[in-house]
Amino acid sequence: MRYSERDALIPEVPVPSADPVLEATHSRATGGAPAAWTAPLATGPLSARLTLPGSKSLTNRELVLAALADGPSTLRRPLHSRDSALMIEGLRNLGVGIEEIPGDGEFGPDLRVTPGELHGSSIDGGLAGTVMRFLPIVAALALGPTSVDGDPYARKRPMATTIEALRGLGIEVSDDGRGTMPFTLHGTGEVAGGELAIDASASSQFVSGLLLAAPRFRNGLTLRHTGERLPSLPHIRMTIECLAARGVRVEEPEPGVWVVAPQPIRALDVQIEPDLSNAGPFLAAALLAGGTVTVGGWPTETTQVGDELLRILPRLGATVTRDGERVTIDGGVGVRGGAPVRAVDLDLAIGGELAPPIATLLAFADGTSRITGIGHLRGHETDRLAALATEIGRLGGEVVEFDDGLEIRPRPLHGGAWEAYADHRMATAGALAGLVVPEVTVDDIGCTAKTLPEFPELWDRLLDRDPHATRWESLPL
Ligand SMILES: O=C(O)C1=C[C@@H](OP(=O)(O)O)[C@@H](O)[C@H](O)C1
Ligand SMILES: C=C(OP(=O)(O)O)C(=O)O
Repeated sequence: MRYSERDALIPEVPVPSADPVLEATHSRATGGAPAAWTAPLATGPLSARLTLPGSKSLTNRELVLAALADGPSTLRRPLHSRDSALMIEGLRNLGVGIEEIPGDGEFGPDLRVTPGELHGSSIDGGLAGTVMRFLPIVAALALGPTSVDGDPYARKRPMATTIEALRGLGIEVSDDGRGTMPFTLHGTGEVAGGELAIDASASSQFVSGLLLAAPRFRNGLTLRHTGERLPSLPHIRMTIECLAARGVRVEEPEPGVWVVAPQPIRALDVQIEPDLSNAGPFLAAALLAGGTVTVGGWPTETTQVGDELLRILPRLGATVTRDGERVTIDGGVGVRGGAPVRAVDLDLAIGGELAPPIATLLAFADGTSRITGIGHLRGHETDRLAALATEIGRLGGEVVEFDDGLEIRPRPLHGGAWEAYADHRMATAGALAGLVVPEVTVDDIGCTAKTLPEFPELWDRLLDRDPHATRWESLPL
């Protein structure tokens, strides 16, 4: 692993390669008993500089597009995590060549992807929405049956729209009619495409999965979303931009309709941006513990919804400054220094994946807050509305669930066991609470390997205090 001069003071963390990550995290995700992790308490204001590994959403889109492209592609500074490892494994099973090549990233090698003739196989979706919703559409282009399954909880995540979309495209699917994994699709080696109507109100990933493969359908695709709401619009924009970078234009004649003509997907040498959604708990930490957190490599233009943190966190009381690709969040003196987080009403429909750290922050606010537009989080890695209400409640907080959101009523919090439900964002939310509440233990910090295997090391790095920062007494909350 290399560090640039800028980061020379930051200690090294071990870099896992893709396959060991898959192996190391599989037992945890499938029932192995992980040891509880005691969240480190901040003993004073933070003064941290960090860089973060590649974006899950960009890495897994670029892997799929590279697999369907007209020649070999290179992914530079990709994410190496369980979700990307599952995507790689699934694509390899279908006949795609993927090899690690040396790169200049801090967090692991680059990837060279060589398209191959696609054949039916098996897909392990793990708990990864992108794998579960993107790869079956790729497998529809393959010849032969492909079985699709995942972790125990992933069998509860909504898949009916993918299954019905496959049928709508003329692909036979064997399933048990519950609209979830497992199922088997029977690829015939080509997809005719044409017109298709789907209800993507449970996840934007249904739209993205279809658009990514649509240029390879014989007649392209005219896709219409028929549901009342469509979450995570920036993720659909990301899909459209990734396609555009490979020469594929997606027409949008009206909201909720996308038209893709049949055409080649160009091979590309692409650099993956750092994962800005994974920056969430690190940036939020500045508001709780006080002090500053600087994240390097923040893109000046991006489709990642994590960029919204730079507009959301100031509403909660943070100051944001930018210096080129460095973003600094100043949280002032933090909650124990007497400056609580400001209560807000937030519609997070565009970026539900940001909700866990924000809801946790708001448990320390100066009044009641509401987060709305996030009903679809019940179909995420776990029912995140229930999980946040339960776990914040377990520490003495009060969170009321309603259909599409949460009302967070701050109360004095105490230590306790925080359950992650195998959900990386629940695990990091527990770490965040434990930054200022003594003795919070997270049952399964290892599940952060889903998108950020380095989380525990990076969290320690966050707490590596600047020796010149003023030490202050910790006050009871
Ligand atoms: O396409 C993607 O990469 C994602 C889309 C979103 O899914 P939903 O629309 O299901 O929320 C997001 O929450 C998820 O983390 C990643
Ligand atoms: C919802 C998420 O993931 P997935 O890609 O598995 O849907 C997430 O990372 O917050």
